[in-house]
Amino acid sequence: MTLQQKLTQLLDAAHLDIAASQQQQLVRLVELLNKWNKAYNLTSVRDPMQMVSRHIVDSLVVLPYLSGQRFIDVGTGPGLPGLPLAIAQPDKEFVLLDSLGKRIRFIRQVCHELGLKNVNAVQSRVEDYQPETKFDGVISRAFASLSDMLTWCQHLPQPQGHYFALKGQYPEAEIAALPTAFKVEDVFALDVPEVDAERHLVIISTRG
Ligand SMILES: C[S@@+](CC[C@H](N)C(=O)[O-])C[C@H]1O[C@@H](n2cnc3c(N)ncnc32)[C@H](O)[C@@H]1O
Repeated sequence: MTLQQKLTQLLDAAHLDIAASQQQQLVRLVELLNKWNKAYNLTSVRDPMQMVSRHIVDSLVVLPYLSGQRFIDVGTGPGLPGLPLAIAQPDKEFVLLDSLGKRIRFIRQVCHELGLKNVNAVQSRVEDYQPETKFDGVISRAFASLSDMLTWCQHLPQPQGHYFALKGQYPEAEIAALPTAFKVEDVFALDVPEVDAERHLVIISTRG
């Protein structure tokens, strides 16, 4: 089975409708991740077929829940989930932020090779990053506890904006420990084909 066939199969199973041209870009992203991973150690997932399920489709399953036009993916690492989301939503803007230069260099190379115009890769600690325009959504995957994410990122969303945190097991203790200034809007259990581990999306807003 080719990477393209695998991707199409898993997107169908996840009920995600992604155009053929964008699927080609997602396959190219996997190829680049696999190539750069050998020198840069970007991910512990070494098998490109597993990258399709554990990185690409795992990133895309949040698509139906995202609201807004302008997003930041904090602690994006090698662009996850930000790059798959930006490929799937070329009309939306994404800032992909990480403190590590080699990860940001990889993202810039991917943007160059795929011609992505809606991504800005920023090397910074999130606490130090001062954007000119605030965001509709602050996204993270495998980044920090919910409390730490909210504390470090509270200068980033616009007043009606949301935080979208991709977590593993239902994060009951993290939700219970949230500062009172924040409100959990929704928690969705996500089904990622061929990924056995539990996946949850926690959507949080700031109390007005
Ligand atoms: C476990 S990795 C997750 C990467 C990616 N989101 C994923 O799902 O594969 C966490 C990332 O957060 C970055 N990071 C940790 N603390 C940070 C901070 N304060 N500001 C910016 N990036 C940070 C690290 O450099 C690392 O790339």
